[in-house]
Amino acid sequence: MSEDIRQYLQECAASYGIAVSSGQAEQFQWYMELLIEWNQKMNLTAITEPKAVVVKHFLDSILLLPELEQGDTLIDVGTGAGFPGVPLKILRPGLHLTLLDSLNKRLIFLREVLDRLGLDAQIVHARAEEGGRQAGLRTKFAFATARAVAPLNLLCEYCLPFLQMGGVFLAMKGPEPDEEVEAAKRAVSLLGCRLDGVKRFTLPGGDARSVVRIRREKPLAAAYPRHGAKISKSPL
Ligand SMILES: C[S@@+](CC[C@H](N)C(=O)[O-])C[C@H]1O[C@@H](n2cnc3c(N)ncnc32)[C@H](O)[C@@H]1O
Repeated sequence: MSEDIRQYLQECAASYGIAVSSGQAEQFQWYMELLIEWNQKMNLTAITEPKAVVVKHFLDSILLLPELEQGDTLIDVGTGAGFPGVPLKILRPGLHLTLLDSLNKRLIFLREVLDRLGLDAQIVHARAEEGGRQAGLRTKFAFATARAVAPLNLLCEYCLPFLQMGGVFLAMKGPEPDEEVEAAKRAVSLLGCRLDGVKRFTLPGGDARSVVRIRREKPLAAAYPRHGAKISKSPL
């Protein structure tokens, strides 16, 4: 077994006003063990030191928690090893969570994590821009999230098609999101949405983070999302 991170996690979360029960701390402990174990056979994360996993993966992910209610629908786009979707599901088990990634081997890892932690989520193996055209996913979600997937102007075309009317995209970004936000303004508008503010956080240890909120206020035009090559060659 790796280092016991349960108490450290509970203390870090408490300092941000987030309560983590002993059962939930146990789930995070299992998640970390699996992450470190599977990371030896596949590339899941460069962060493997237990306390760094707590801060840079778990705590970073759960800073979105105040946005979410039990029963909300959320799609985590480009979820990779499950961030931020799985930590949010641990603390809001009533979330209807969908985890989407284009890389199947990461989804096999996530299936194992969900089974071991006793959590239920839909797993979708697709590129985001393909998922955004599928009837069961297009404009079906109250929330979309993405961390470390693409620059915001491209990310908007990947993620905003999933939002229902009034739905919110929470884009997790670094300390200086302003340039990316500026460059994404046209995409936000063409995709029927509006910028709804930027929240800033500091993680224990001092790293700064931001969350860009974008909300759907108009229906999604049939033309979007375009094919992947077009999105990256000529961003909106
Ligand atoms: C750097 S990882 C970040 C993973 C996770 N969100 C995190 O913060 O740890 C980027 C992930 O996005 C996925 N990805 C990149 N572009 C994608 C796309 N167009 N559709 C679906 N997944 C994509 C990759 O397969 C990878 O798992």
